[in-house]
Amino acid sequence: MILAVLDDSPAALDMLAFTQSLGQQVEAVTFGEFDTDDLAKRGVRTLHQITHDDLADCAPAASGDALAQLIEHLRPDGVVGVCSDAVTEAMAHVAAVTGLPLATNCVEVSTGDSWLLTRVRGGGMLLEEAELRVGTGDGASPALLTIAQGVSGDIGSGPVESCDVREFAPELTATATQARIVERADRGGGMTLATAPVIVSGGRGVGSADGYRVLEELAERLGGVVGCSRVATNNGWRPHSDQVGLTGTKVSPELYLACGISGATQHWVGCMDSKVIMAINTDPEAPLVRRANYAVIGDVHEVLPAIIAELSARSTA
Ligand SMILES: Cc1cc2nc3c(=O)[nH]c(=O)nc-3n(C[C@H](O)[C@H](O)[C@H](O)COP(=O)(O)OP(=O)(O)OC[C@H]3O[C@@H](n4cnc5c(N)ncnc54)[C@H](O)[C@@H]3O)c2cc1C
Repeated sequence: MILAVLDDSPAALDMLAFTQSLGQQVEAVTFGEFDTDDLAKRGVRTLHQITHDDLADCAPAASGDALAQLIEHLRPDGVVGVCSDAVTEAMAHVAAVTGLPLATNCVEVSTGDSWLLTRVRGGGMLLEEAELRVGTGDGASPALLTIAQGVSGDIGSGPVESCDVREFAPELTATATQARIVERADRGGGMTLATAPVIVSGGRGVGSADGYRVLEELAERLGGVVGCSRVATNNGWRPHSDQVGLTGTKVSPELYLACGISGATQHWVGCMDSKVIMAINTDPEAPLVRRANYAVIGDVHEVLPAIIAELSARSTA
C-alpha cells in the first residue's frame, strides 16, 4: 500500500493520480479535513486524517513528526507527497526522524525491490536517474518521495461509493512543536511576481536599496512589478517575496527586464520561462546578456532613466 500525502494545493490531485498509476493500493493522508467525495470519485477508499490542535500553528516539523508516527503505525510500502513547500518540508522531517531516504521532485517512478526514479534537479535544468533501495520482507523500509508539480497519471480504477475517514491523533514531541506561527498578516492585493505581465528585476548592479526607485517607476509605467536577485535580498535591498530564482519565485511574464543581474544558474531557472527577456548590463559577456532576447550594454542608472524619458515623450506626443 502507498500513502499519498495531500494538501489543499491544486497539484495534490495530480499527484494522487500519479500515485495511483503506480499500480498499488493507495490510501490518502491529510493534515486536517479534505473533501472525501473528491477522493471517492478518484477511487480512494481510505483517508487517514491527522488531527492535532497544534498542527495548524506549528512549522512543518510538527506535521513531519505526526506523519512519521502514522508511517510507523501503518507500515506502507511507500509514502508519496505533493511537492508543495509545506509537504516537502514535512517529508524532509520524516526522513530526518526515521532515517529513511527521501527522493524529491520525481517525474517517473517504477516500484519494486528497488524503486527506479527520474527526478528534476537544479530547478528544472537537468533530470537525474536514481535508484532507491527499499529492501524486501521484514527488512523492507518505505520509500519516501515527492512528485514534481504538474506531473499526473492515469488513475486506472473507477470511482468508489465512499471514502472512509480514519482519524489519527499523534503525540507531538516538544521539539516538533518548538517553531510556531505568532502572527498572520494579509498580503496586500494587486499583482505578484507570479501574475505580473512585466517584471523589472534588479541585481547587484542596481547598487543600493535607493537604486530600486527607478525600477519601481519603470515597473509602474509598464504595468508590472519589481523583482530581484538573491544578492538584493541578501543585502536587505528588497524583501524575499521579490526574489526570482531557485530559492525565490519561478516567473513567466511577457517581459522580464533584468537590470544589473549576471544570470547565475540559480537565477536563470527562475526567469527562463519568460516570453521575452531583456538584459541591461555593463558586461557584454554576462550569462544573462548572452541568453536574453535583447540586451543593452550600459549602466542601469543611465539606461532606465532614458527608457522612462522615452516612454514619457511618447505618451505626451
Ligand atoms: C543554493 C543557492 C540558491 C540560490 N538561489 C538564488 C535565487 O533564487 N535567485 C538568485 O537570483 N540567486 C540565487 N542564488 C545566488 C546566485 O548564485 C548568484 O549569486 C546571484 O543570482 C547573483 O546575483 P546578481 O546577478 O545580482 O549579482 P552578480 O552575479 O554579482 O552580478 C551583478 C551583475 O551586474 C552587472 N553590473 C554591475 N554594475 C552594473 C551597472 N551599474 N549597470 C548594469 N549592470 C551592472 C555586472 O556586470 C554583473 O553582471 C543562489 C545560490 C545558491 C548557492
